[in-house]
Amino acid sequence: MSKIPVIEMFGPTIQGEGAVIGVKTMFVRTYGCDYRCSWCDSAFTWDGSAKDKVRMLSADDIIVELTELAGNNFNCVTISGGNPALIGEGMMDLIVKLQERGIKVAIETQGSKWQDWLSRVDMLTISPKPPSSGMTTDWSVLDTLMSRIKTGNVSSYSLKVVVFGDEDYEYARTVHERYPDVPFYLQTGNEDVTEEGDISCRLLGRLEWLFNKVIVDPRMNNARVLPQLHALIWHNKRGK
Ligand SMILES: C[S@@+](CC[C@H](N)C(=O)[O-])C[C@H]1O[C@@H](n2cnc3c(N)ncnc32)[C@H](O)[C@@H]1O
Ligand SMILES: Nc1nc2[nH]cc(C(=O)O)c2c(=O)[nH]1
Ligand code: SF4
Ligand SMILES: [Mg+2]
Repeated sequence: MSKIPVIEMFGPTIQGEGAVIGVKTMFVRTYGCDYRCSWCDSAFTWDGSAKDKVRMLSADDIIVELTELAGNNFNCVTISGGNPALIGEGMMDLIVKLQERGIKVAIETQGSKWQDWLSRVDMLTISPKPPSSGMTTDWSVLDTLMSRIKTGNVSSYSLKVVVFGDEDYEYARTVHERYPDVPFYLQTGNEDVTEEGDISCRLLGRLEWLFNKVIVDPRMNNARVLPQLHALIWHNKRGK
């Protein structure tokens, strides 16, 4: 079976973002991304700074390590990155083996690439990137991916857009209106992912700003607004 490039595994922790916020989960973070978001809080997955920490692991290796970390103290694994959707068949193997053990699988991806195994996951988060990231959305790729998700009967999926400013907010509206039937989450941006110490005041200020945008906006009547909950508690600490 083909192997998966893993940069870190951690947990149990609490899912801090999106539709499954608050759920106890392990994290598996894959290496490599096809994007280069200006504000990426996990840039070590692609900027080369942690290249020497990458390990090529099989599904069985990963399950053994998760069990060493947490015993049976979890029933959810979140696979993030980087972009886990860059990885092919090794990922199908991991998902199936986790599910055979009664473990739910959540995925975080930006929606730039389809993989057949995406339709097998229990909780799929698609997070297209707003203008402040410096990335450009290929709408035809995203349209195809969203329709594959729909026809693939994915058990639970949602869209999540990080918002740093007014231009990002406009972009978020565009995404929500393009896929109106898909549960939609707005997430506050963390403008400084290197700041040490307590950043909760700064993040809560951004959350209040985003609340106020949504409160007066009838086009966001079906959206949900969330912070990165883990960043409020653990700030910029890695592996939380
Ligand atoms: C590090 S990414 C990895 C998964 C995938 N590449 C993606 O972007 O969806 C995980 C989530 O963190 C979000 N994120 C990254 N940097 C952030 C920041 N500075 N502030 C808020 N959210 C951020 C991304 O938008 C994404 O929803
Ligand atoms: N607690 C916690 N929740 C998260 N939700 C998405 C994360 C990610 O980096 O993909 C993340 C993370 O890194 N930590
Ligand atoms: S797509 Fe995700 S991992 Fe890749 S650079 Fe953007 S936020 Fe970071
Ligand atoms: Mg994170």
